[in-house]
Amino acid sequence: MIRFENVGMRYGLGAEVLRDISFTLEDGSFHFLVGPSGAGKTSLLKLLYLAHRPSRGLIHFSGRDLSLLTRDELPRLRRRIGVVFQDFRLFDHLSAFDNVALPLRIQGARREQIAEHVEELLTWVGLEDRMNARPPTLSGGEKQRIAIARAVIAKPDLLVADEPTGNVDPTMARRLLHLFVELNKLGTTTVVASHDEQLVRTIGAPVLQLDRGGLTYLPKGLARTMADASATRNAQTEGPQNRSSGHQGS
Ligand SMILES: Nc1ncnc2c1ncn2[C@@H]1O[C@H](COP(=O)(O)OP(=O)(O)OP(=O)(O)O)[C@@H](O)[C@H]1O
Repeated sequence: MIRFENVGMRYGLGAEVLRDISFTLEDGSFHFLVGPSGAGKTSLLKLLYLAHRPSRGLIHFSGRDLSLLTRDELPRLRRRIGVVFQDFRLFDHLSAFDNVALPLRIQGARREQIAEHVEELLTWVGLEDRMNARPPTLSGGEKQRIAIARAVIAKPDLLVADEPTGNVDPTMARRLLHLFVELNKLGTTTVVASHDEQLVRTIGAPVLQLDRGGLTYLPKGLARTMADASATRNAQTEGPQNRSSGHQGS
């Protein structure tokens, strides 16, 4: 379980870009993270994948206060987190195959096991004929799919994905989301930041909604909550007179 308690975050001496963030991610849960550009989604993900420390508040991972972790414990925890970065961060000197194989090699997996898994996953993301290509020769969407394959291959405890479908067509976006859902079914706690409302509605998962550094937790997912919001808006625009006349008529 991951728990944020009144977390704030700032870059250097700047103003806080995240304020009073509190939420809990149960083990094996799936959440979307939404919000307008600049709302703080990437910043929140940086806290989740332990690349940045909060300026105040507490973050607990599996009951441990992150600020109390030792130098050895932090890298060990990081290795259990799969990250899809918005800018991919692939190794240009390695082939697509070797980029994806990296987490398994770090784990010490056997060569045949690595070959089988990497080929299966690259085929799933439609890159079976690009396994030997190096990232500079690939399109943005191809690089994104390699970044996703690398993030999921070692079945991390936590998967954090920053706009993972921003560079692919809608059919591939659904296929990639399916990959996240399947991984989540195997127990990986998953947080996917996305601007794609259609995608967010597809599986009706709960939503963390950021706006100017503040967080709203939408437990029923975007679809239901937006429907509720629209119903509330309609009720408000109807006004009290209309509503009471409605009652009289019924
Ligand atoms: N390295 C940094 N140094 C200083 N300020 C930063 C840094 N990175 C982000 N910010 C600021 O933090 C705020 C939140 O940015 P962040 O990238 O987290 O938003 P976002 O919701 O991910 O946006 P987008 O959807 O455009 O990627 C913005 O005001 C941004 O200018």
